[in-house]
Amino acid sequence: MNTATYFAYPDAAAQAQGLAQAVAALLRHHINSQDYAVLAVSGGRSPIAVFEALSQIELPWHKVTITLVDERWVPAHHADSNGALVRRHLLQHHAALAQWQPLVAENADDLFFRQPENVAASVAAALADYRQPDVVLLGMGDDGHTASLFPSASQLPAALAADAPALLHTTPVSAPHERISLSLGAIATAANVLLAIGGSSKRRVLQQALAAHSAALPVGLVLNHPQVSAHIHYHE
Ligand SMILES: O=C(O)[C@H](O)[C@@H](O)[C@H](O)[C@H](O)COP(=O)(O)O
Repeated sequence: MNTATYFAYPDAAAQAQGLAQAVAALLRHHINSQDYAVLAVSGGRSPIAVFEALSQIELPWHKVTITLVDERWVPAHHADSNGALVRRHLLQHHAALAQWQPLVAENADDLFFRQPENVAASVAAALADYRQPDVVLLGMGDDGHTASLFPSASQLPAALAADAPALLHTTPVSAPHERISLSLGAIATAANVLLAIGGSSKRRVLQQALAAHSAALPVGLVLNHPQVSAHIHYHE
């Protein structure tokens, strides 16, 4: 059963401010209770304003580890690298003191990414460094994917399985690049799951996904997961 709480904003700028304050409050809560906090963020286009707002909030950032919900399997300097997005927009200002944990080694050269069999080595290395996130900030695609849990990806059943590893390789059908993604179970284990979406077409997809309970719209499986009480931050 879906137990999400909804937060509505008039526009993307208000959503960014609201989300940044919400994430900061959760990080503070985890730092107060366990002396550290692990934040996993999504890539894509929509989180940029949130990252910039969050980076300017005062927190004991040195007690925060920032990692990714998912990463495109590309070199660190690639325009589509989620890590590059985080470095540019989030690991700035106050948040520059956070510890950054990429999912793909930043010193791997372009040649490494030309050999598809190396994706397994990247996943193994990311798993070796894995820390369970306390706060997960998700986005959603128009096809109902979240993280890199893409409908029709051949690895999707494995990523949804109860015994899935925390991180695994996925191959989107509807988007470029091989990916490394948190599994459904790893997302559901986080104490806090936040989803940011904007616009009426994404809202329709979200409603369908919540009703569908189907791997055709994976975001619905996250939001309907019995361990998840998501906070959905929506702007018009
Ligand atoms: O790396 C990725 O592609 C993501 O983490 C992905 O799950 C993203 O959150 C959605 O595709 C929404 O992306 P937009 O914010 O660009 O709409």
